[in-house]
Amino acid sequence: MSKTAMGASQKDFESAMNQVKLLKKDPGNEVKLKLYALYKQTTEGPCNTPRPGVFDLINKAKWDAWNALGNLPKETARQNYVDLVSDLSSSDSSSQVKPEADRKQPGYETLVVTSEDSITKIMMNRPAKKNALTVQMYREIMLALEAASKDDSTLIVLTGNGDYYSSGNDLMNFMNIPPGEMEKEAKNGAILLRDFVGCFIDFPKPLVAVINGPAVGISVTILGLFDLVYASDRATFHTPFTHLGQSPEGCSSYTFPKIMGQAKAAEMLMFGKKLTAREACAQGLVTEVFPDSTFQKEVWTRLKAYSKLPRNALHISKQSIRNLEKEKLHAVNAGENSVLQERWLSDECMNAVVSFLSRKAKL
Ligand SMILES: CCCCC/C=C/CC(=O)SCCNC(=O)CCNC(=O)[C@H](O)C(C)(C)COP(=O)(O)OP(=O)(O)OC[C@H]1O[C@@H](n2cnc3c(N)ncnc32)[C@H](O)[C@@H]1OP(=O)(O)O
Repeated sequence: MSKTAMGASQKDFESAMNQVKLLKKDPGNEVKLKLYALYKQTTEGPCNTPRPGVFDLINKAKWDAWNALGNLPKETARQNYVDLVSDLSSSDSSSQVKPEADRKQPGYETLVVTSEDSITKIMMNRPAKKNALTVQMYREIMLALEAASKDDSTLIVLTGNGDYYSSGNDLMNFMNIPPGEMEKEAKNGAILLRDFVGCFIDFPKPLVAVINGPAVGISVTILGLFDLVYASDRATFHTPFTHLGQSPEGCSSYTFPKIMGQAKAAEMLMFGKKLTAREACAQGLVTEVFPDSTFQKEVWTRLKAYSKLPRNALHISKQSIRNLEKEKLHAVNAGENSVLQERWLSDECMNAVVSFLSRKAKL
């Protein structure tokens, strides 16, 4: 339906042509072709020139767009041109760069979620607790991923605020459970973990981990489900499950041996060997390591360039790679969680948690 009730005048058309030149955001080739076609239809009427040759790709695309308008009346083409420019101008002004505080998406208490340059950044935000993952945080990350899967972003980044990426599961999640409720809570924990890891398995867009500092436990194990892992040279990677009386999760019992080979995976997952960023990179868990002093600058420059790649092609490639393994990964996730559910009820696990919380020992 026309937005200019009286029909667009020649003056409206001319002012729309000027407005196009002022757009700050490139509207993309598809829209530019549409504008071209409507302009030609308005000023010259239906396309009646010969189709350019096969190798004249640009002029052929323009001709096709114009020709597709058939016998659309000049007045309607003019109206459509004015309406299209008006839509572009309003989305252009709403996409002007805003300060981070204004871009922050509301509704999250444990995260800061922002979108800019076609990148949605999910930042874990409990720096005083080394970004340990509470039940609320698991749920908010799932909500943020769900929203990001539907927004117009090309890439999604998970990172941490402060000196840590994340210290893994918040060990307080295991505390204050009345004795009779232990089994029920372990079952609920396993369901939450299954859903949390399931979100990463099913996520349809490229996922990038920006590892700003040390990473522990589940924040490490799910890295096998990311597409890119960039780490500061200050980061370390530690999965101390055995020390905690627990067992691997995040599909790491499958992804780690596949990524780094059986021997290296066993050293990490069974014996709790802590890797430096460079070691993790040599073993294939990390894509690239950057000096901490230039980490943010270098990583974000790289990601901004990647975010300009053709969005649909990128998403289709991600999905093609993941679809080959989705079923297997969900089965691994279910298996790991049922083992963990039992582990959480064990004395070994309880003693390790109490020991940490009473500060008798730190890992
Ligand atoms: C729904 C259930 C799903 C379960 C999924 C299972 C996942 C498995 C895992 O993730 S296992 C990994 C669990 N994580 C840990 O074992 C790490 C424990 N933390 C530490 O060892 C240390 O805190 C440290 C090495 C991360 C950092 O040591 P540092 O001395 O530098 O700092 P502090 O210890 O003083 O930490 C600052 C405050 O943060 C609290 N904290 C840090 N990590 C955790 C954590 N994982 N859980 C709970 N609390 C944590 C710490 O207690 C300090 O708090 P305080 O200032 O109030 O004392």
